[in-house]
Amino acid sequence: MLNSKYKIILASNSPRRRELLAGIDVDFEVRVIPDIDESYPPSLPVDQVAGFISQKKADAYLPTLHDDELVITADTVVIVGQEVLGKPADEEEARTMLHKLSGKTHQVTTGVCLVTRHHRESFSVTTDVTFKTLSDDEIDYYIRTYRPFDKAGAYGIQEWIGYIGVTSLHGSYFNVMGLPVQRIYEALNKC
Ligand SMILES: Cc1cn([C@H]2C[C@H](O)[C@@H](COP(=O)(O)OP(=O)(O)OP(=O)(O)O)O2)c(=O)[nH]c1=O
Repeated sequence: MLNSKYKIILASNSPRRRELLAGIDVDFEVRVIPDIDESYPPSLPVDQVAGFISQKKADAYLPTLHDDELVITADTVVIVGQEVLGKPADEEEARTMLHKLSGKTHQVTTGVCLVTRHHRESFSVTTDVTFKTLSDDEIDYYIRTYRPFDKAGAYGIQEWIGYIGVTSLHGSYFNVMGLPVQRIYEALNKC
């Protein structure tokens, strides 16, 4: 359906991002993303963090890019108040993160970077997600069963905790899962 003059490359190790991009019926190839330093300046506004990291991921690819290639990178963070939550290091941190999200509305921002040798487009998309008050038992059960250490904010909306815990959502659901595919479709159509 989508015909780009570029060979599209998704630079991501995430199987979820692969599935999400496949959902817009575009031909693409997946390349592994090298380990990059995901740190960011402490003074950076919280809503710019995901965009900043997605650009770092894209920068890692630039030197190897051919003229006919377009690379897509992304980064997802959870923002609660003024705090940015990435992936939890262990059970303890996952528990702390889920307690912070319990009974509140938070933001999930995914930064996306589309890069060719001659052009760069980047944008961030934010979704508001509200959780009911989660009990200690629910939090412990979720962490024990689903091991959410590869997920920003220690949860996957597409997993049990999203089913039983999310009371409302404003914006793109797919953005929470890791890729704002509607916006990416629009951007690729213009390339
Ligand atoms: C909040 C939330 C995050 N996530 C995932 C999306 C991202 O894959 C992950 C955040 O980590 P990221 O660092 O954005 O990405 P990644 O390391 O998984 O993949 P990449 O190789 O592209 O850098 O959390 C969900 O799957 N569901 C959710 O509800």
